[in-house]
Amino acid sequence: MTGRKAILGLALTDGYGALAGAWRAPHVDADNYARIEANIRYAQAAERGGFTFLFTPDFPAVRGDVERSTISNIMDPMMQLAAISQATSRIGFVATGSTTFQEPFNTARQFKALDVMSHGRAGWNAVTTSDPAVSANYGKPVAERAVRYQRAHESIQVVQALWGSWQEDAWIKDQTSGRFIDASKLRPVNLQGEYVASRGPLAIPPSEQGQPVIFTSGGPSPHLLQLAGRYASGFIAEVWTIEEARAQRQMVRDAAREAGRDPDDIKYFAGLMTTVAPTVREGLDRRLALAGDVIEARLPHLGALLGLHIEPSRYDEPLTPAQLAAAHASPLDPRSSIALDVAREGWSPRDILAHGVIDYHPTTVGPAEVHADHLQKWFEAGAADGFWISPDIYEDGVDAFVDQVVPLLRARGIYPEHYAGATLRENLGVPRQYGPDPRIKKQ
Ligand SMILES: Cc1cc2nc3c(=O)[nH]c(=O)nc-3n(C[C@H](O)[C@H](O)[C@H](O)COP(=O)(O)O)c2cc1C
Repeated sequence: MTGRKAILGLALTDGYGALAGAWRAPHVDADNYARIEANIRYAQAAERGGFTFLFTPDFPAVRGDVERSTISNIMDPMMQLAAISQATSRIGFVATGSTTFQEPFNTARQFKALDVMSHGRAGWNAVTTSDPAVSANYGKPVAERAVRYQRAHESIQVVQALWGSWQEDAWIKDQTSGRFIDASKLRPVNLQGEYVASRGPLAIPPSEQGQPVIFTSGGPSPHLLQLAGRYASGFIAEVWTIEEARAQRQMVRDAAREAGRDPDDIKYFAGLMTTVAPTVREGLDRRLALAGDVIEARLPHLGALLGLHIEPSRYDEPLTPAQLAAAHASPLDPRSSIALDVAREGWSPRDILAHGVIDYHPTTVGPAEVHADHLQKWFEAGAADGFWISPDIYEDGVDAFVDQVVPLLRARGIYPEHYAGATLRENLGVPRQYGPDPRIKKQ
């Protein structure tokens, strides 16, 4: 492991944080969803901590319980990241964009413009969009997977061709001779697929990193693995255990190798939700204070996860020795073994859930060591190249992570002291690319 360093990304969502009730925390401005100033503050804090990128998941729809919870993603990734780019200088921007609902020409144009205006810090999380609410907003049903992935392959190929269609030495801008561009070096791409097409060229010059970095995210379906293997330099995952992550990371690396690429050219990111607090108890209380109905609603499900019936009157008592002896983890749900481990530490059902055992990602709660231990263990086990962090409450959660956890990671030698370079590619440790990757055969 000598020399290998973990890469960190920060999920940027609704301006509040990963806890459903973060927006109600007394120290949080409830206006933050619509206040770019808040996200700029969090981005600057993450940059202070050497984070390589901000990741904006995106489900452009009103979904879930917005009556009591929040919209849960950023108003508009490209617009907000463009603003954040002007208030930061090193951190990168991985914005989600749909291969299903966006025309590749728009995607190519917006992402490359962000890349140029941020001096080489943009990335595209290319997703195929399977959410019915999002599809409805574009006036279409969710297409079947094979169709979505065919369009995704075509879209990425068109986007990459457009990115490379302005040749790197095309821009002469010689004020004396009066030649602005060598027009012969702006080449049409003339691509016609089954679902998308574009003539090109794109009227945007190269950025300091050539072109944006492609990411993708999701569960490892064969379709997604093939897409990731061919085009992605980053893979954003949802995984619960080290074993699961190691296996998935291996699949992603194998997919890159099969596509003719170097497996080290694709970085695998596991998720982590964090509550940094002086003690575990204080962290659990912080979470419980804002959990609203979420924990109450999940308590019956916890019994199912542990194979137990838990009386509601005992939600605040540790499990009895008889219950602990009878409890067992389901092989079908990796979260159940995590719940069992926490139960064995002697926590009550309510506190077990406050540990985040039924959340979307593993959760760490407590002092800096708890978080650093988790990250180190996963990293050194080869379960990830890096992590995307979702703090419970951005307002103080990003600073707490940066000021308390990052120094520990550095002291343990698993996190860089400084940014390796000025571009997203340099900080990810992935090679420069301009236009399509010549190693990949067209489909
Ligand atoms: C960690 C993670 C993040 C994701 N982020 C997004 C997102 O921001 N927007 C989106 O539309 N889908 C997102 N997805 C969904 C996937 O891209 C994909 O659509 C979903 O896993 C369904 O897979 P399929 O299309 O292969 O059936 C995400 C999935 C995971 C696991």
